Amino acid sequence: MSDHRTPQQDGQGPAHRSGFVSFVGRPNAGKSTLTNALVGSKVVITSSKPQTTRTVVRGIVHRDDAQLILVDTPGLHRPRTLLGERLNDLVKTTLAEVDIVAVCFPANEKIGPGDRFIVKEMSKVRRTIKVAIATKTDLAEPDQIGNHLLDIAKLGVETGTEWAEIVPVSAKSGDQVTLLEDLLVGLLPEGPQLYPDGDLSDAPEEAIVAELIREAALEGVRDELPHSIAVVVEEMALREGRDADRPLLDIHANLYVERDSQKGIMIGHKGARLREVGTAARKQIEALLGTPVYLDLHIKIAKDWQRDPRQLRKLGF
Ligand SMILES: Nc1nc2c(ncn2[C@@H]2O[C@H](COP(=O)(O)OP(=O)(O)OP(=O)(O)O)[C@@H](O)[C@H]2O)c(=O)[nH]1
Repeated sequence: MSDHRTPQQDGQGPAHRSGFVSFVGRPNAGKSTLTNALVGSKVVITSSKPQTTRTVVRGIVHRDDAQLILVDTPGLHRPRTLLGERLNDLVKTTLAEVDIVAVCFPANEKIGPGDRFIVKEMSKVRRTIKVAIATKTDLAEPDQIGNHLLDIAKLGVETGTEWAEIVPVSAKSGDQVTLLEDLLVGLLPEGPQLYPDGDLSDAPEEAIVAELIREAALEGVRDELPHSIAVVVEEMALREGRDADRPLLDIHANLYVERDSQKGIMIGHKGARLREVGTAARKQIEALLGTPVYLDLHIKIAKDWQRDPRQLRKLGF
């Protein structure tokens, strides 16, 4: 681009804004669902199990006047395993690099020690603008929401955090999502478009596909399995020799669990569960990529992978 002047400098209206926003909050606070609601396409894994977001995936909101790049960080939490420590490092690095950190506080739950911990950690990152979001307002009564907003304001005072905005939203019903978008855009610095039109996420397609498979695998597993599942897409390519109007995408993926017993649960009786997971994942991938998919999914055991640095590297952490 040879002309770097913004529209405002041309005297034609408000300047273009662009920048990065990171949603933080305790596990299950609704960060991924909100990212999806803002971006309008399914690029971020969501699940009713806590702590399922392991990779930083960005969603991008394109507007004529702004580009809002959403960085979805893993749940900030006190480290327990090696994996936890890496997540926290990732979170802190991310927070210092973004323009806005938005903390999500579910309106249907009281503010607790977990939220306090997060806000305290966040207050150490001085430069970044802080926004508070009361999420899941569809699950709370108006009175409860009012008190929740007061508690958020109080937490700000206690921790020396200045909230640029405190916004109640429901990503499920869509209530106030557009308002939130406008407020976030208003807080961004002036800047040019950073990504091409139409980009939804800069996560490689393999990473998104791996997350969709992991999401399908987590569905219906009621115990502690979520922390023990990792998915690696080994190969993804269009099948050769097909007509251009009848493409088929071959995907070979491995789903790693930590123990034999977990492998059994994943496979299910006569392989029934694995087939269900494969079908569900395939439908999601087809919907996202718009191409018929052949998904070849294998379960493997990577013993205690969460505690082993070499395995963690291999699995992409
Ligand atoms: N009713 C309702 N449920 C919501 C809303 N937002 C999220 N949820 C649900 O809350 C659960 C957690 O949502 P996520 O978006 O995965 O939460 P997260 O903060 O990204 O979770 P982690 O990845 O564990 O940190 C899911 O079951 C969502 O469907 C909302 O606005 N209303």
